Order: sequence, then structure tokens, then C-alpha cells
Amino acid sequence: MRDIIPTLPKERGWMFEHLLQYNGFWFTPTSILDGVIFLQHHFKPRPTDIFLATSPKTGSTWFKALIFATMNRTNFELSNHPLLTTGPHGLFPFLDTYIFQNDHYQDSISSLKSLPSPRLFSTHVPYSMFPDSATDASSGCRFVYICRNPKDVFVSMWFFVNKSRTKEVSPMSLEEAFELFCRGVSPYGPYWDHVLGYWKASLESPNKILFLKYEDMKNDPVVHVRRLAEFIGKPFSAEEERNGAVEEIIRLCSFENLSNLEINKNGAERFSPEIAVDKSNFFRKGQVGDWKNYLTEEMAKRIDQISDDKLYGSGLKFGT
Ligand SMILES: Nc1ncnc2c1ncn2[C@@H]1O[C@H](COP(=O)(O)OS(=O)(=O)O)[C@@H](OP(=O)(O)O)[C@H]1O
Repeated sequence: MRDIIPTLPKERGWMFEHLLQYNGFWFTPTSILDGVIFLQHHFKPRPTDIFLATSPKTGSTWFKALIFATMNRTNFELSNHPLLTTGPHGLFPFLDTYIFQNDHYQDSISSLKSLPSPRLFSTHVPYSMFPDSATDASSGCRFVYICRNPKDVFVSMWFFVNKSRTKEVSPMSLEEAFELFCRGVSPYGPYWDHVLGYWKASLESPNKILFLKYEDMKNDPVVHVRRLAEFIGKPFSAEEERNGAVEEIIRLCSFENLSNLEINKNGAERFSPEIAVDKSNFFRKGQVGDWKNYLTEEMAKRIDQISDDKLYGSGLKFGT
């Protein structure tokens, strides 16, 4: 499979020199692309697997914390919760770079096999690129997908790459990045196609894919954490509700709490030999509508127009 890499369409990268287009989406060579190809051809899903799927900068860090804290809430006291010492990205495996936590494919396969069920994974991989054995209605695997307003996603991504990019990549102006994003050339982009893949699948199989919006979680976290808990098969009991368990999880995973923990302020998260990101870069502002501080009226209109065109007839509207 790797033989095809030199033949793939190539564009300017955001964090690394290039992005390569594979199966209609743009990926970073070689780390991410290798991981995606591994997933397509070697990953064996289990019916109990749960995937937290996101496009980059849509709230992955936040939802990693939320889903882990919800799923494991009876296993830990708040005072010794893993989130206080591990940080959201270390809680459960990121599937896209899983092969780099191990020496080669065979080790990754064995190590995936040894994980206890139910396995929880995070991923940025588009829905269409998952093996059929995971996406078939009969497979049992479930996906939680997070969508965010593309204007905030773009601004978040631009700040992130300007802090995290490697030395060989020259700084990218907001305008240059904007052009690439609008053309769909962004990590795991086109953003709109990524969202629509999961959206359409969630309409076809609502019991298989829970489609959530960053903005809705911000507006009414209690309702959405309850939905998340029900979807992963861990609904809050009446007693937990009375004891404020939902609110406790929301507080634990809040931007204010997580961004102020020592574990999230210092050091780097290493995803692969090439990709290491300062942990603090995963926390910027955590707000809805920050795009207003960076995009001109014309830029906002252009993204809105693309969204109108792409989402036309889908029934999906981005949060604002
Ligand atoms: N706890 C919490 N609550 C709300 N928002 C949060 C939280 N943690 C991180 N963030 C904000 O999410 C943005 C980063 O997105 P991701 O976590 O998807 O990034 S990544 O894909 O893992 O690189 C980025 O958004 P911006 O602030 O708009 O840049 C982070 O600040």
C-alpha cells in the first residue's frame, strides 16, 4: 500500500511540509497516512468498540475527557482521577497513530487484541475510510462524533499549527491558511466532507452514531452529557442525578479546570516519531464564536456560503 504514496496528489502542509490526498481526504505523510492505511487494512473491530470521532479542532480534547469520565465514573474518586495526572490525550488510544506506539504492524495488532472490552478509541479518520466490519449496521461498533462551526474550527486550527508546526514549514498567514481550508486542503479535510460522512451515517443509523455539536455541549452540557452516557450504555441512575454526578463530570472536564492542571500545562504529547505537541496547545480559549475576532466579514461570508452549498439538503446546520 505504501507504494502508492509517491503517486498521491500533494499540497502545502499546515504542520508538516505536505498534505497528501488519499481516498478524497488530506493527510499528513507519513505518520498519519500510515496509521490510516493500517486502520483500513489491519484493524479488527469488536462489537463492543466505541470510537470518539472528530475532525481536528472540534473539541476532541474536551470530549476525550468527558467520555472517559462518564464511562469510568464508578471506578475513580475525584481526588485521584486519572485526568488529574494523565491529561485527556493519554486516557485511551488515538487509533490514527496507534502503530507508532508499537514497533510495527504485528505488534500493534497483538496489542490491540490485548485491550480489554469495551475498547474506547479516539480517531480523526473519516467515516468512509473505516473498514466495513466497523461501519456495517450489524457490526455493533458505536461512534460518537463531534461537529463544530467551521469558522471556529479554522481559527482554532490556524493558531494551533502556528504554535505546533515543524521547523521545515514556514509560517502560514491567516489568509493563506484560509484559502487552503476553503479549498478543503486541511488535515483530514475537506472539513465539510468529514462532517457530512458522519452526519449521513447518523441519520441512517442513529443507534450507531451519536452526532453532537460543540456549541450544544457548551449551551447545555447537562442534557448532552446525559445523552452521551445513555449512548455508551452507562445512563445516570436517579441516585447519581440526585448526587450531582453529571455536574461533577462537567466541572472536572471544563476548560477552566483542565487548562489549569499542571499535567496539561507542561511537556509534550508524542503521537508518533514526527508528531509531538506541547500539551498547553490543546487549550486556547474554548469559546464559541471566537472567529469574530479574526475573520473579516468577507471571510465569514465565504465560509458560510461553502457551508450552505455543501450542507444543502442534508438537514444539518452548524451551531453558532
Ligand atoms: N475542556 C474544554 N472545553 C471546551 N473547549 C475545549 C476544552 N479543551 C480544549 N478545548 C478547545 O478545543 C479546541 C481544540 O480542539 P481539539 O481538542 O479537537 O484539538 S485536537 O484535534 O485534539 O488537536 C480548542 O479550541 P479554541 O480555543 O477555539 O482554539 C481548545 O481550546
